[in-house]
Amino acid sequence: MDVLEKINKALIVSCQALEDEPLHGSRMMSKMALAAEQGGASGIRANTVQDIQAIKKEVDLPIIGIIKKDFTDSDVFITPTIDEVDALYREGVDIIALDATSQKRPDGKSFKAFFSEVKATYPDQLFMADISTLEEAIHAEEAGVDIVASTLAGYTPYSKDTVPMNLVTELLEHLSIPVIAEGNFDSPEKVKKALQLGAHAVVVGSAITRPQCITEKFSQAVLELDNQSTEGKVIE
Ligand SMILES: CC(=O)N[C@H](C=O)[C@@H](O)[C@H](O)[C@H](O)COP(=O)(O)O
Repeated sequence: MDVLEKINKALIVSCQALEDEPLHGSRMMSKMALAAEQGGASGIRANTVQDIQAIKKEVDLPIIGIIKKDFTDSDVFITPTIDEVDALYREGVDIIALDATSQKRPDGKSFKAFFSEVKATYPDQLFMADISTLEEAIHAEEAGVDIVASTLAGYTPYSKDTVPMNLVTELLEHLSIPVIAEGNFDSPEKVKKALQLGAHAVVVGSAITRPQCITEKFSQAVLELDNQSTEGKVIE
């Protein structure tokens, strides 16, 4: 079975914790991946070669690999240059995801020019374009990517108000390559809906693997209750 078949109509769990997050560390991410596998995930999305190596020791699932890197002169941060693509290729990940937004890239190239170099260097590798708008998705498909994902909807200055589910609906209408729903698909209902719409797979991250975000939802509910009772009180 090829990789696209393995993740067809499936849940992929993103196991990522940056340096400033409480669960940062490859061992922790590998255990998150193991928990995801035990819970029924069909794939893992992971950041950095170290995390990917640790995850591969724990699970036997297709991996979407990324390397996040910040540049002072560019907001493109997911697998931004060919150096990160090369590191992921050498690691042998099933799919390499990269930023395909129209924001200024660190190398100053357009996504089309960047990707044409990438594709020529690694012709057999599967590539997934993380985009924030329909236009970027269409350009990515034209550039020759294999998969498009709604990962960056809401994260570029010009997509702030985009609802990821609505973007996925649009992508499915206009593209002929597989569309992966990713970015704020934070409930089982949203996952089901995206798959029913026709998404090839859904990537869920924070709602499963970032306990600080999960806790925040619960503590927010407690705060709302506190506010309601304060509002109801008669202050003498
Ligand atoms: C914007 C950005 O940096 N997204 C990252 C992309 O790799 C991850 O931090 C997200 O967790 C992932 O996309 C899954 O999304 P969510 O965590 O909303 O389920």
